Amino acid sequence: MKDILNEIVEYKRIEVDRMKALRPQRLLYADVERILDGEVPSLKTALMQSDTGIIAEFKRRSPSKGWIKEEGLACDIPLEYQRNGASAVSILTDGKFFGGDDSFITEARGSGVTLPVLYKNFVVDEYQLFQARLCGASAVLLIASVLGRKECGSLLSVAHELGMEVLLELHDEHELDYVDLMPDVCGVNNRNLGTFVTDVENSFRLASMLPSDMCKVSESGISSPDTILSLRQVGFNGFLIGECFMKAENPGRELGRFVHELEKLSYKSSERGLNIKVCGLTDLGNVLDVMSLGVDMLGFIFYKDSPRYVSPERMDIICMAFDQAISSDVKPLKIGVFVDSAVDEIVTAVARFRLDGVQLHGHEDVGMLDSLRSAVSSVCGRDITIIKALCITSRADVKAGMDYCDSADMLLFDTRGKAVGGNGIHFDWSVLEAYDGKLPFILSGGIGHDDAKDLLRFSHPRLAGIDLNSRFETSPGIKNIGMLSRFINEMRVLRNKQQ
Ligand SMILES: O=C(O)c1ccccc1NCC(=O)[C@H](O)[C@H](O)COP(=O)(O)O
Repeated sequence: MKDILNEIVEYKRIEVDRMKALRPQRLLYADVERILDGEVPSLKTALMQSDTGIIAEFKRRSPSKGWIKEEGLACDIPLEYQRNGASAVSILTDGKFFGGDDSFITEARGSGVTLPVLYKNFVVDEYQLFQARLCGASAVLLIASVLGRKECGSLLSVAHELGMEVLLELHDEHELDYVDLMPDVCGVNNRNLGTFVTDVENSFRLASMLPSDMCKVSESGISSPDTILSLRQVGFNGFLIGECFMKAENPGRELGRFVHELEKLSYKSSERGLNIKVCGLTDLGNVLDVMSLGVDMLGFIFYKDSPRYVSPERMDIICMAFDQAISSDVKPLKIGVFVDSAVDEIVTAVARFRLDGVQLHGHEDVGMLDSLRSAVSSVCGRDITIIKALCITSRADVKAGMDYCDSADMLLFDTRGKAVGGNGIHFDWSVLEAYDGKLPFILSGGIGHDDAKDLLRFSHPRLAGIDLNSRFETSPGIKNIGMLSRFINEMRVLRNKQQ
């Protein structure tokens, strides 16, 4: 079989010569010079700072798969990627083999894409770097196996002079000396470009051979959030995913679903440490202050009999400020708390307040949870995190949590008290030994500022987080920021000592 990469590169050189004949390099450069003052967003910064690290790719066809989405529009899909949680976008611009064009980047920018855009092509000549800069790319791909080391170094310098970053793609250990050229980002391609066979093991194999402080991207063949969690553990910051999204009917929506799964898994694996949920918020300023503490979940109570009830009008105001205030490194999930509410009512709230999850604090059964999940999916076109709260006095109450294993994403164990929730008293945490279900749980019920040491002594394989409410309040629904901040810091200090 003829090596497809060689065929592409041979053709690419001819194509570039043809383009140079049509538009000489000096004329192209004159156009580039006019825009050089404008900056493009950094791919490296986006990957190092973002939550997902996903570089979602716009790829209409490939030599191995043929057309994947011939009708896919560059003014539509990249923007949908941006809206659904991508950290950056990669756009295939090669025409003959991948059905792309430079104009796709221009169109994506025109549609409102402000994320970093990677110019994905087979760059063999600096002429292509000028083209990349002209159409609005932030970074270009350089593939070690098709460039001599010196040639690669000089293309890298030109890219930098043009204000673009370089993602240097490696495939095996023989190319490791290219890393000394100091690319901004180093990619490990899991796809053998000669045969097109993908194997993510390639990233795991090369991870430890790359400098630990290098921004690293695993490219191709990633199709599950589990793989991302494992790749993160060996030091990868970015994950380039194309086919898995492009083959879906709606690539943006598929990315949204993938990101949601990834967030849920991150909680399950406690990758972020012990997650903190602050529940019963009602006031806009107070919400913003709590967010600044870097907590993981914010709970809003939609149960009218609670002293922490938040009205829809108040919630609209909170949501508006929440969306504007949000920066990628502080992104708590918005959780709505409901007590025996009708499915329709909950779905309306999920859509109106763009809730990431719901906590069901009444007598909701498995059937109700299933109907809720499918109603949210058909109305909002996405999944939500469902937390089933259970009131605990005995081991038997804990065992009841097993019933929800296939319907909920998480459990919350709260104290059974006079009120439905927010009683401010502990239950005996030792009864949780009886819980051997697969769902992660949040420990709740009367947790206060003096509980830090006990909490860190308490361990359970499924403990994913803690819930803070009435014992951190100045009045019902208003949290004491100083008290919360001291407690969260104490937990972090104690935890670091423990590790
Ligand atoms: O807090 C409430 O007023 C409340 C009312 C009705 C249903 C749930 C409610 N709270 C939800 C929670 O998850 C609380 O944080 C949980 O009950 C623990 O509260 P606390 O005992 O005050 O720590």
